[in-house]
This record gives sequence, C-alpha cells and structure tokens, in this order.
Amino acid sequence: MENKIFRINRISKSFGSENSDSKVEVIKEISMEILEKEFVVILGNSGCGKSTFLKILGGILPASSGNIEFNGKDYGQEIPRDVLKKFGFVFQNNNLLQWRTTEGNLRFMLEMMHLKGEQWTARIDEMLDIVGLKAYKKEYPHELSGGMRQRVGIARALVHNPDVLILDQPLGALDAITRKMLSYEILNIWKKTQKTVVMVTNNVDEALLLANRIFVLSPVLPTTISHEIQVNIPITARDENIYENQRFNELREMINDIVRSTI
Ligand SMILES: Nc1ncnc2c1ncn2[C@@H]1O[C@H](COP(=O)(O)OP(=O)(O)OP(=O)(O)O)[C@@H](O)[C@H]1O
Repeated sequence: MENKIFRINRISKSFGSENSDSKVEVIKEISMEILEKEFVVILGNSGCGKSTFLKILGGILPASSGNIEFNGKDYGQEIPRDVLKKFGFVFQNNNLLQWRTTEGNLRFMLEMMHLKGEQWTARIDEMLDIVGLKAYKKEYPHELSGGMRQRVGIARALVHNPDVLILDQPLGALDAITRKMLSYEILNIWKKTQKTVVMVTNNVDEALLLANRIFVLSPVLPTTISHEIQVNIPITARDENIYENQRFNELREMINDIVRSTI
C-alpha cells in the first residue's frame, strides 16, 4: 500500500448561489490522501455531507473550491467524465435495470463503456463468481432477494475493472441480518479484487470490520474531518468473531463516544 491514488486538498462545497439566502455550505476544507488498495470509510451522522463528499470524489459533482488529484494528475475542482470509467459506483438503492437479467445488467455496464469481446464476457462470469451469484445469471432483479440485488450491484460496479470502488451506504436499505452477512462479503470481495475502496456509512461496526482508516465527519454543516482513525485490527481477525476482539471493542467504544459527543 504505497501509491497515493487520491490527494484531496482543501475541498469545500456549497449549494445555492453566492450571497443568497438559499446558499448552504456543506463541506469545509476537507483534505485527505487515499492509498492504492486501501479501504477507507467516511463515517458520519445523517445529513452531515457524506454523500456530497463522495460525489465530489467520484466526479459526479464539482467542488466549489480546493483541488483533487487522482492517479498523480491534478483535476482541479472536478474529475472529468472520461476519468469516471476508473470508478465503480454502488448506491443504497442498487438502480438495477428491471428488464435485464443479472448478466444483462453487467453487460449493460460494459456496453456503456464500449467494452466488447470474449474477455469481457468471461469477466461477467468472474465477477458473478466473486459475489456468489453465478447460478443466478438468468434471473431478473425482481426474482432476487434485496441482498442478492445489492451483490449484483457490486458485481456491476466491478465488471469494467475500475481502479476505485465507491460505495455510498451500500447496505443501508437492507435488514439487519442481511446487512451483516453482506458486510462480510464486501470484505471478501475487497480481499479478492484488491481494489481501492471508499465507502460511506453511518454504522460504526461496519466501518470497523471493513476499514483500514476511518474519517469521521463533524455533524454540523459545513462538515469537516473531526477524527482520522487507523483501524489496527489484523485482517485475519476480521470475521464473525470480531466482536470478541479487544481492539475492535476499544475502537468501537472510542468511536461511539466521538459520534455521541458530536450530536
Ligand atoms: N443538490 C443539493 N442542493 C442543495 N442542498 C443539498 C444538495 N445535495 C445535498 N444537499 C444538502 O447537503 C447536506 C448534506 O447532504 P448529504 O446527502 O451529503 O448528507 P449525508 O451525510 O450523505 O446524509 P444521509 O446519511 O442522510 O444520506 C444536506 O443538508 C442536504 O440537504
């Protein structure tokens, strides 16, 4: 984990026109560096600006000031469209195409990226294998459970072989049991694919299971980074038994205190 894939320098974001009553300052001077193959989690209370930050990072929204460097290139306030193919996105509501099968949803992504040929067809199978859905290639979204649909969303985000996986509360719409199961699966997918992952969540346990580093955002707008936490729990300890791990419990208590004290 050596190369810096992102260098984010004093990013701020406001919505609404300058000097008007409708202007909302959402993000104030956030800076961070993200290393290749890291799993970074942005943690914060509802409405604090997590998604806004992620959208700037993923080139969906421009920043109002500051600059973003990606793969050694400074793109100023907005990552251009042609760089977006380097990212794979998963949102809370997976936005699968209802009229396409599992396989068809992955193929749609490849069509959008103009990626054709046998190697890409093989990649669809490979990704469905990684998320454990190879047997569900021909099913339509309505024939799958919520957790399975979200796994299709993850496979689709990975199929064009992006450098970075951007996850915006990917487990937020799931029931508690499915949410927990899928969080272990995301960990396995990360281990297998070795992608850089940036994930937004408001769930402390999920953040501790998955992250190398956690950035906690302050709850009052404009948000900024209130804490940066290195999650020094070995990867071998990150499984169903993590709740018995001493470091997990120490960090959990510490982060819960931070989150409670900033409400
Ligand atoms: N396009 C927009 N125009 C105006 N205000 C916006 C826009 N997008 C977001 N906001 C405001 O920015 C703030 C942060 O929103 P954001 O969705 O980033 O928060 P969040 O932390 O991701 O919330 P949640 O966890 O509830 O999804 C909110 O007050 C929201 O109303």
